[in-house]
Amino acid sequence: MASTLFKRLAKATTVSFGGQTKSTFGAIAAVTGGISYLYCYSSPNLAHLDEVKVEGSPKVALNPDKWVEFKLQDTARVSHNTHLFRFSFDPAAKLGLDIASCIITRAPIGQDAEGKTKYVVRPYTPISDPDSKGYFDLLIKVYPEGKMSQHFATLKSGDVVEVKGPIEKLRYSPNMKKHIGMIAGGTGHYSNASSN
Ligand SMILES: Cc1cc2nc3c(=O)[nH]c(=O)nc-3n(C[C@H](O)[C@H](O)[C@H](O)COP(=O)(O)OP(=O)(O)OC[C@H]3O[C@@H](n4cnc5c(N)ncnc54)[C@H](O)[C@@H]3O)c2cc1C
Repeated sequence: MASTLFKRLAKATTVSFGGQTKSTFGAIAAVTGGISYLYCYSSPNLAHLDEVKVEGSPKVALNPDKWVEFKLQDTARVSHNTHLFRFSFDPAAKLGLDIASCIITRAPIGQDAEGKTKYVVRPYTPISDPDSKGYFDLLIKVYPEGKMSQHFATLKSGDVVEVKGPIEKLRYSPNMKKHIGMIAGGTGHYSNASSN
């Protein structure tokens, strides 16, 4: 059940996802540089998926103000250091991520001097179609000593990741510009791919 975007961007690399063979774009796997490192501390404002609110239509899973837990449904190895992660949520809801936006994820990495949970926070750009219902896909390069990507690498089906968003970078509306030129490098490949 690959998303439209997943199919559209499909290239040579064949991966096994959910027991079925699927294609994905391994070329986008090269992700480096220009990355802001964000850390924050434990927060009570954690939302759970069964609390997804319907505020008008369509129903969305993301909440820009609260950390929402998303369950890992499946993973697929795309290259020696890049993995595809599919997270699931209410099948009647969309993720709620617009074109040219990203999400932030967080994972606990111990405690600070006051005993509060310390988190590593990193942004990611889902590669699934924004209109997909019930799931989103992340393509993540795993760094040998990468705090968050190593955390992703240890996840198993059924584990949860806390996500907040969308983090809007540009509010795009159809035909807002006559011509659009895109130049991408490093992490920019993800945003570029999802905007195509
Ligand atoms: C808008 C945006 C969207 C993004 N989307 C994606 C995406 O879709 N997919 C994706 O894969 N990435 C994406 N990124 C990059 C992502 O946010 C992270 O920066 C990336 O996953 C690395 O984070 P990390 O915590 O694993 O690595 P970090 O812990 O931040 O480490 C970064 C680098 O430093 C090295 N390093 C860390 N600690 C040490 C040490 N003690 N000694 C030597 N070297 C060390 C690591 O090996 C790695 O090479 C995006 C970034 C942005 C800004």
